[in-house]
Amino acid sequence: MSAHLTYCFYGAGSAAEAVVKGMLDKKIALPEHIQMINRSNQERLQELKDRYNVHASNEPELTHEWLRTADVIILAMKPKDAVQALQALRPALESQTMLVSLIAGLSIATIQRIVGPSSVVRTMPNTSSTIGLGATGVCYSREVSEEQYAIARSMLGAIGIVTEVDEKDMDAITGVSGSGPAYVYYIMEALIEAAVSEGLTAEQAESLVIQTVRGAAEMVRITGESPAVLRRKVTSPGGTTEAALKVLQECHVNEAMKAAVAHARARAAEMGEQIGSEL
Ligand SMILES: NC(=O)C1=CN([C@@H]2O[C@H](COP(=O)(O)OP(=O)(O)OC[C@H]3O[C@@H](n4cnc5c(N)ncnc54)[C@H](O)[C@@H]3O)[C@@H](O)[C@H]2O)C=CC1
Ligand SMILES: O=C(O)[C@@H]1CCC=N1
Repeated sequence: MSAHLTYCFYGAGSAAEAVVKGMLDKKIALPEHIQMINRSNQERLQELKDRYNVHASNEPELTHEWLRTADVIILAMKPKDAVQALQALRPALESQTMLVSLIAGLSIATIQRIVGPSSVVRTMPNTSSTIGLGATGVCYSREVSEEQYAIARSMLGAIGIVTEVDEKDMDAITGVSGSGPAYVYYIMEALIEAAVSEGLTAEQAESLVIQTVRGAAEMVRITGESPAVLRRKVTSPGGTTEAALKVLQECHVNEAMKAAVAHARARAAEMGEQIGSEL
């Protein structure tokens, strides 16, 4: 259904690459139907061409043409660059084009204040989209047609699971699953460090920790049991896990996680407000 469409990635960093890789792996688009634009880094453009066989450029005449003719434009620049990029996009934007924004904090209303009434899909994917295991939150502007909705669903569905939310919840999604992979990596780093300080080699520590995290996530998914139930099954009364969890509780890890997510959510809102205040 969407195989013939052209997707123009406006911004060619890690978020754009994660989505492109996921889409190509699932054959949602052919490489020749994917265009990637960045501001100035030629080396990066060449890397993307070599890696995925997609079109990639920052040459103004060509990229203007891409933005004018694409069926879907994916906004994938940093929030601080969004106003300038959207202002540059405005004259090229055709009424039937759908905008899919990956930008943290940026509201549909702010996008439309700059480019006018248009079909906008506001999403928050994460970098696990690279391997088709993304967790994406999404909401839609009222201009999005049924056909565009189906295109967005197929594109986002190709990179992982998709959760539709009210726009007011997008900043929370950003704090939970958008930034979430970094929290898991942070815990993995800490566990690897702990293993090494207990005398294991770095290689031993890494492979044990990777498999432990992978196995724990798969256990939740495959058994359908909650993390709390599975945690209790690991925790023999008076045993080692109990001793360790007591320390985590004393260190208020639970509260720290809540505060971390709340700060990420607040930062997303703040970045959105900053963009709005530039207008
Ligand atoms: N990195 C992540 O895990 C995730 C990032 N996001 C969002 O994706 C967006 C991009 O993030 P990253 O990929 O991490 O950033 P990045 O810094 O890796 O990439 C940004 C890209 O935008 C390009 N760019 C900036 N201004 C431009 C302009 N005027 N014209 C053309 N290209 C322009 C840059 O050249 C670069 O290719 C952010 O808004 C972020 O909130 C969303 C979900 C996950
Ligand atoms: O750190 C950030 O701002 C972006 C949004 C979610 C993940 N990375």
